[in-house]
Amino acid sequence: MTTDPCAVRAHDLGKTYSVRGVKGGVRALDGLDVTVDRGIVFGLLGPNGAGKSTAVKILTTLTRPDRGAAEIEGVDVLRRPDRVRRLIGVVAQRSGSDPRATTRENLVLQARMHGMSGPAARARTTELLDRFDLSEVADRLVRTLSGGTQRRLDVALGLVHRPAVLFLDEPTTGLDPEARTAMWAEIRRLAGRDGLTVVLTTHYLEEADRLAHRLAIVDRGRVVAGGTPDELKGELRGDAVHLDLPAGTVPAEVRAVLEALPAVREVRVAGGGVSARSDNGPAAVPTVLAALERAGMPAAAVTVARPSLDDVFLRYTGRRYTPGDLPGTPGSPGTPPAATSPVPASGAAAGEGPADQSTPSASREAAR
Ligand SMILES: Nc1ncnc2c1ncn2[C@@H]1O[C@H](COP(=O)(O)OP(=O)(O)OP(=O)(O)O)[C@@H](O)[C@H]1O
Repeated sequence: MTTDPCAVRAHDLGKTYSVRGVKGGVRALDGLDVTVDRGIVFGLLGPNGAGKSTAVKILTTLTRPDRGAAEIEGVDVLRRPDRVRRLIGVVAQRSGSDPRATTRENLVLQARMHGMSGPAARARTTELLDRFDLSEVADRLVRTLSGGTQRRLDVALGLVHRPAVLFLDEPTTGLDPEARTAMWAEIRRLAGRDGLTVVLTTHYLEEADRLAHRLAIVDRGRVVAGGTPDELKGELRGDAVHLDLPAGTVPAEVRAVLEALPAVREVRVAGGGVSARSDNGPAAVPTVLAALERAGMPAAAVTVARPSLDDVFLRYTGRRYTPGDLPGTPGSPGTPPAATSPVPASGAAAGEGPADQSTPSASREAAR
């Protein structure tokens, strides 16, 4: 695509899954473009079904697009998947470690699967146990470890072969707040001290805001906005004013009242309430509330906030992040039948699994 390779480049990726009973299939990607510079944490942020996992599956050689092109460190993902696999580490949504093996056995086996000799595998294991603060649990079975410690091991497994780019798919889903904060610090260190490029997919607005140097907001298979979190939020002038409405109030009627007020602009119906922007949110609130009282539609609650990524999402998609967009929420729009599976349900070329797939317990002996 260009002569100056960056860490990751995807151009015009398109992919439609064939799904029985769905005419024309399910379009997962619709012209996705992404460029990731080296040595940063890059966030792919979007709700369930936005297409993040499909993009990552293509970039990590797990599946092929219908159209478009992709490169990792200048290497063509479609033509040279074997070379790409040596350049990348993948930490999938589901842990790739063997719960019935010890921490050390998992790491040694992973290193052996990457072709390291016994002594080299053991040396790399010692290095990673130390680097990820896993030495104390080196000889414990993985299934006895806490969720946060297991996740640290997953990251260590993804780094055994010293990749240039690490893909982390929803790395903190299911972790408690303390473990999540620790994982954030770890990810920052990877890109900072270790100079790795980290591509992170996340549903969490706060995670993307706090962790990613740059972001691509993905919706319906394409990038709708990109930049640093501050750039994206900076595009939104002023404060967000959000009104919760009592049952029975028609949001469209509230919107009409607000649209007549010079104190607010960009009025939208979203998330069961009505949102608007204002150059001075606190000053606009009394005017807004009084106008609604006069119209016989008092608000149930009002919130004024500095711009957040939630507002950025709203601006570019016309929707708020709702519970239906959060991980694990049943019935969220477009939730894929097998979206969390690290193994593609369709479209993957045979034998193209990534080099760091789960550790088969049958071959555990090799780790010893
Ligand atoms: N194997 C598959 N077969 C059929 N449809 C699929 C498959 N995988 C994903 N899809 C569909 O493709 C669209 C994009 O899904 P994808 O998993 O890439 O999104 P996502 O943003 O990663 O969401 P999530 O965070 O829930 O994994 C969704 O509509 C989903 O239903």
